[in-house]
Amino acid sequence: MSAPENAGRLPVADRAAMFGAVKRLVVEDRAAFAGVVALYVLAAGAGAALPVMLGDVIDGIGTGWTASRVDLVCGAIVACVVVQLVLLRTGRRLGYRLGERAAAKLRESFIARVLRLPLGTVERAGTGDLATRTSGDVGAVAELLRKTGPEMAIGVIELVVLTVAAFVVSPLLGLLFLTGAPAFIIAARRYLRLASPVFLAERAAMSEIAETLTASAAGSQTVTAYRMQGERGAAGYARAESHMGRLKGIIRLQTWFFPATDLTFLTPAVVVTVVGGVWFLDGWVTVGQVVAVAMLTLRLDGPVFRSMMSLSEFQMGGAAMARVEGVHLMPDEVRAAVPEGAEVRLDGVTFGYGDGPDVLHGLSLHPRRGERLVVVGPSGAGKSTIARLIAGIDRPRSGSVTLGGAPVADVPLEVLRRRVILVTQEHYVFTATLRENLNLAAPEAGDAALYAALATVDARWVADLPAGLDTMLGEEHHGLNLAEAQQLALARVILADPDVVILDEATAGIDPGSAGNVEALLAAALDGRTVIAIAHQLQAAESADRIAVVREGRIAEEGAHAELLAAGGAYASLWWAWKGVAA
Ligand SMILES: Nc1ncnc2c1ncn2[C@@H]1O[C@H](COP(=O)(O)OP(=O)(O)OP(=O)(O)O)[C@@H](O)[C@H]1O
Repeated sequence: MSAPENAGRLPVADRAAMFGAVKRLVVEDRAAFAGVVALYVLAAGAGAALPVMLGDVIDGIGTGWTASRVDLVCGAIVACVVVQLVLLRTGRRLGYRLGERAAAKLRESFIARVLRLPLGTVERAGTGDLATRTSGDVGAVAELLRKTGPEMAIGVIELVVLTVAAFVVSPLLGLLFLTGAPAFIIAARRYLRLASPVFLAERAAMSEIAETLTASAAGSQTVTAYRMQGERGAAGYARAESHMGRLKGIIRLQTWFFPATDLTFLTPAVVVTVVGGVWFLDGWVTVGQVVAVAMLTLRLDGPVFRSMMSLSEFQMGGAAMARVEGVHLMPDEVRAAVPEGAEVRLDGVTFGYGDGPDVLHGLSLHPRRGERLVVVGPSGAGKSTIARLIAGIDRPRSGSVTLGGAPVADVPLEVLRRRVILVTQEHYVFTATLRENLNLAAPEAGDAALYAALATVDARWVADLPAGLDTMLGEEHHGLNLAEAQQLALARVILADPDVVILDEATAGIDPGSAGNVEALLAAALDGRTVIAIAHQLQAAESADRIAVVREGRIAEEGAHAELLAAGGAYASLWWAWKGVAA
């Protein structure tokens, strides 16, 4: 594994790791792999047999073959052409399937690994990097395995079989056959060096076009409102021009380069004909052998061209695969702590993001089992940071955050995700039915339980769905607005039935009138659970069992609403300020 350059960055697999991954894929599907390679070899063999048999016919006629024998061999030549076509077609089809299967396995293990990564790790690595790996790189690897890889394999196998055939016909002429090899190697290396940056630039220009168009489309109302159509159009046009420039670069490169690769097979063709002719006159080789090997050299153009065309894509696919495989090199966090009970405690917690300054300073908070604790405080005070620490996303710099006596950041994710749930304002609605979206939290829950959970969060819109729980949700189907998506997320919490629920502005998208109702219903449904609610809207605080006021990373005050109001401290000023705003 290559050492990560920046701590926290997702690693990139090196050659050994890539080789290991490919080997694993091959071994898992070894019968199909062997079958496909055998088909490619047989197809290449049938192709090479044609010139070899033609050489035999020429020599045979000289040595007195009968007409029927010549006819027989000519018939075999025609049969070889047909057999080669059939074998190659079948091989390509099976190779495509094999590649697709391998790509699917790679994709699945990639997704499984990514889902096991703790959120903090993903954030440190950069979600952009992960997004690129998940979309672009996984797609490029699939293309590599299903198309580029098999095409390269066909090309390389043909080159080897043609070379072997030349040596079988005549070892001496076989040596002349190899005179094209240096030109091929030089050409391939040079093409790789020049082509990759040109292709990469073309891809980058293509994604710039996509970005510009998507941004213009997504912000179409703003574009129209500010009369920016001309500007956005010009931006799109400039991107398209830049892309066209890149495409021209590719065409220029190939126009110069591909004719030059003709040397790869023209050189041995000329050498075999001329030198082979002299050797024939000297009696070292027969005319049939010279014709056969000269024809074999001419057959090189197909595989040379094919491998050359696939080379840069092959290289880029390899780079993508190194990034996809890289996630498996991420060391698994050892999380083996076992919580005993469900009590949450923060004791003397100091925490800061990355290398940044502390944002929590020796903070202690002890939510009681089954209590509804509301955390309030000015923006930037550290409320969401407390939520992240309790959810085990981040680890304190000093002090401890524990669940049932075990440090939460050491509790295995599968245990922690069942027992502590953090609901934020970001809700993801999966493209799936409403039932599937809910069953994510409780696979066993039946329709009655699902409807009850939806009723608890006051999701009345469910009654209007065209197919009830079977309605497909998602952008292309039945889209949910922010409030509905939040209610769906809260219904999932009820179904998941955790010990501790942290609501970080979880009802912020629901209109203030209904939010209070949803919170009351939710509080009733979560009775007996520890609920830690982070709130901007102080109305949620009024009914809380206890309120903790956070200020500059410390607990400034704790107590019940009436008690804190009477004290006239930080909470009282927040409350009256909020009342003033809300009034
Ligand atoms: N990912 C991050 N990287 C660096 N600093 C961060 C990050 N998230 C929060 N901070 C900083 O940590 C401090 C506490 O932020 P936090 O989000 O916990 O406050 P908050 O009380 O929840 O604020 P708000 O009510 O605005 O959400 C702030 O100074 C903030 O700038």
